[in-house]
Amino acid sequence: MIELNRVGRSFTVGRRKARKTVHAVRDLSFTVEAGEFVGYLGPNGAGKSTTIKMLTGILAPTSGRIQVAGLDPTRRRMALARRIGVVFGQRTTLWWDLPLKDSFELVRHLYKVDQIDFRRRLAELTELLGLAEFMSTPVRQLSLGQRMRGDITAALLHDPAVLVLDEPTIGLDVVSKAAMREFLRHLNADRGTTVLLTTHDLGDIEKLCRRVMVIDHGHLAFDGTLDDLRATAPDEESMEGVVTRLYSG
Ligand SMILES: Nc1ncnc2c1ncn2[C@@H]1O[C@H](COP(=O)(O)OP(=O)(O)OP(=O)(O)O)[C@@H](O)[C@H]1O
Repeated sequence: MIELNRVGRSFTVGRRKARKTVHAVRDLSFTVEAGEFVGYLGPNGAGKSTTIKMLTGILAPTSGRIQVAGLDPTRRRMALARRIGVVFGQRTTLWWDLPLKDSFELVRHLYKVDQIDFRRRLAELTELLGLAEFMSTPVRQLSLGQRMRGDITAALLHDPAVLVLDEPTIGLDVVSKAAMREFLRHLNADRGTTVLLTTHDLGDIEKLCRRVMVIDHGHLAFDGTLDDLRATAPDEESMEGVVTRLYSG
């Protein structure tokens, strides 16, 4: 479903003599099969967001090849948009001044979702995510947790085969976080949606991901099961300890 083959992405920063090249992602290769739920971890600045931007066609790679749902994201960005859902926890894709339901209606138009499918899916997501009481509230008046549920709904209205999540539980309280995790677990297990999850919350990883990839300085530093990850530092009691060891090389 997702395939990266020796992908690199660099940026030129600074001016004149201070000019230098930042290699955000270097020679990165991995495959995510349909139906997998994969955690994508890495310290700040490791290259996670750059990878996600390349997967969704926002950024073009400077080298290598990417395929998502059989499409090259940069060349087929519009076609890919119909097969992929993306949620950036730190930003909203909803319309700030519009009631939630109007934002969803706009998403329906943009993605050309059939009216009957749209109604069915929206009813299901509204029920699963407990959105009914906020439907008429402008997005700017929603709490972070409510807004996040709205963003997830918007990303799923066109029933994408792949969902890419960048820190979807950031800032959520323990109850909202548990509800969000349960929803994502259901989405993957029952609907078979492929999920790639980026987070700094290791609870998300432990509760949801069978497989974990760790990126560090743009390189893939680890790719294996959660048990394989624990086995990299068997004397560490917590996942924080295991991951800290991995991040510090
Ligand atoms: N548009 C850009 N221009 C210049 N440098 C960039 C740009 N985007 C990212 N970088 C650099 O690329 C590297 C990787 O950044 P990226 O945002 O992918 O990291 P990240 O793993 O998502 O980090 P975080 O966990 O802090 O969000 C960093 O050194 C960053 O400064």
